[in-house]
Amino acid sequence: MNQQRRIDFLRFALAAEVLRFGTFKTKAGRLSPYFFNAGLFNTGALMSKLAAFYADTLAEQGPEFDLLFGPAYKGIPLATAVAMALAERHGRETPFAYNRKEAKDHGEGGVLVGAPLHGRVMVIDDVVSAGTSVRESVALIERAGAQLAGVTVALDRQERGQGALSAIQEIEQTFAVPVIAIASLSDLVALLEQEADLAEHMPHIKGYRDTYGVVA
Ligand SMILES: O=P(O)(O)OC[C@H]1O[C@H](OP(=O)(O)OP(=O)(O)O)[C@H](O)[C@@H]1O
Ligand SMILES: O=C(O)c1cc(=O)[nH]c(=O)[nH]1
Repeated sequence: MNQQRRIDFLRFALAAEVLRFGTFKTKAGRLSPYFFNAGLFNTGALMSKLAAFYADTLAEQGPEFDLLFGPAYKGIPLATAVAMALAERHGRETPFAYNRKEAKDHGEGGVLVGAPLHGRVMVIDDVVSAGTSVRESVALIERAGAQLAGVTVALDRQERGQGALSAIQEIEQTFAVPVIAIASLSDLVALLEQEADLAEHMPHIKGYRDTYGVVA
């Protein structure tokens, strides 16, 4: 694991204001002192840099895979950009595919777009919250006769899911695949410890982690 890349990624997300401190409600209804809004990686330069973080993390830590899959909607530009970064930075020509949220009933029709879904599939998304999006992706992948190889996200919030495990740990157990994250809440805590300017956020982050966090 590349600790410097993890910290660099969090600094990049903070500078782009994708990662913010404040009070935010998560999909699970928790009041979080921080939030990661990947939709704010919204320029070519930001997306290119983001994709480089994903591609380098995948090249270093990822299992073998044949194809990237980006769940609609935010996963679509992510999978596209990561496939480009894998080709440009790592010489890996990687097919990619994505889904439509609503099936198209004319032209080529259906919900799947891009390369044919077969072989070992790496899902590329921004965050896993309750794991719903990953489960929907797995259903599509298996229906097409392909297999899930793993999931790659930008930030692992390391929060409990339904039980004592995090949603990410639940996915790893249920599907027996790795979930890779560019950075995690533990890395954010490490960054707050280094940066005097950010230290004021630490008590809120630690309080939240004590309430909702899993043991990393
Ligand atoms: O683990 P989950 O509980 O599914 O939450 C995470 C998912 O939620 C968001 O997508 P969303 O379905 O909101 O759609 P979007 O990509 O269109 O924003 C996000 O991009 C993930 O795909
Ligand atoms: O849990 C969520 O809903 C959530 C958290 C977060 O940091 N970013 C996001 O897009 N969703």
